[in-house]
Amino acid sequence: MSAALLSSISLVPPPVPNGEPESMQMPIIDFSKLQQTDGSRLAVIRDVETACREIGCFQVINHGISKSVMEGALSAAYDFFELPAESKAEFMSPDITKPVRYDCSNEGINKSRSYLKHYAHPLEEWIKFWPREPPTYRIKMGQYAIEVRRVALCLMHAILQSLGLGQAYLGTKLEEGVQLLAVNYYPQSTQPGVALGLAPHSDYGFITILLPSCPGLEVMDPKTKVWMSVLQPEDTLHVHIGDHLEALSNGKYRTVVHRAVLNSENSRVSIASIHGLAMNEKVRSAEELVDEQNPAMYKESSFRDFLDFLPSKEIKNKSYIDSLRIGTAE
Ligand SMILES: O=C(O)CCC(=O)C(=O)O
Ligand SMILES: [Fe+2]
Repeated sequence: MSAALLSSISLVPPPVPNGEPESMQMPIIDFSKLQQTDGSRLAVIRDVETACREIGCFQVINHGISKSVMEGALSAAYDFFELPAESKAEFMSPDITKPVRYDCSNEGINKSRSYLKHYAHPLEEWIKFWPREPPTYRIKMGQYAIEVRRVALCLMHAILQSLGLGQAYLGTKLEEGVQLLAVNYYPQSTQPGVALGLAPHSDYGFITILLPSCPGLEVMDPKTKVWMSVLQPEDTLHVHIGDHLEALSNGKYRTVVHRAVLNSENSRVSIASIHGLAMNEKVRSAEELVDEQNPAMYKESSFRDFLDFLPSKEIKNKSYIDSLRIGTAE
């Protein structure tokens, strides 16, 4: 991360001695080894378990998504946000259940973020609602959506195995699950002091796979509570754990608190692909991870429950995962 960007970062708790937020190298998971049936897969499953338990994030190499597909999706995202305001306005709506939603209001956690959110699976059901402009948006984003979902499914099966539940634990429920793309745009930071793009939050689903155009993601170290800027080598995908995986794992794996800061050298786009169970499918702590010493710590909930929770979030002044914790006041 450049010195110019660092000097413009606000709200970064305890600076490390040289005054810069620490950069964090994520655990690396070699996706190609998850396709093998020998001991290499088991070794990677152990790495997944350690990464999920200790930090809640990892990065994936050898995932098989080509550079051109990743670059195509990022350029389609840039081109959408470059459109005149009137073209984007047709997707603005206060209704959070809309299949496609654009927001540039910078309200709530969206400090300087504009976003386009849309569902992506099953693609044939949703793509007809996606923007027609820029003309290549549907094809480029659609290609990426299919490929990143393939990676996500394989990772979610690996994560279930790493929890000792077995990779087939949820049967066909993962395949039937929701895929939501959050396509984000952050302006270049021009004014010192205005540096937060997206305020701290966690994502609702099982996992999020993030593809950014340049640095800006920060995750909170769960042990020290210090913000760490995420280093993401070229061609890797960043993965983090969401609220519903914390609930399913009965707290063995914890949802990742993260935020985005503005980049001083470039405007930035990122594509967050969020994967969870189907809209009305309840997630609960796995019985296999619950016993007398480890009672169930989370109420059951679905994606629909999350959408219902969102409008009241500011009033309740608590996060979704906090609202699921058993024993915490409503
Ligand atoms: O842009 C980023 O780095 C983070 C995006 C994010 O957290 C989200 O879309 O939920
Ligand atoms: Fe997020």
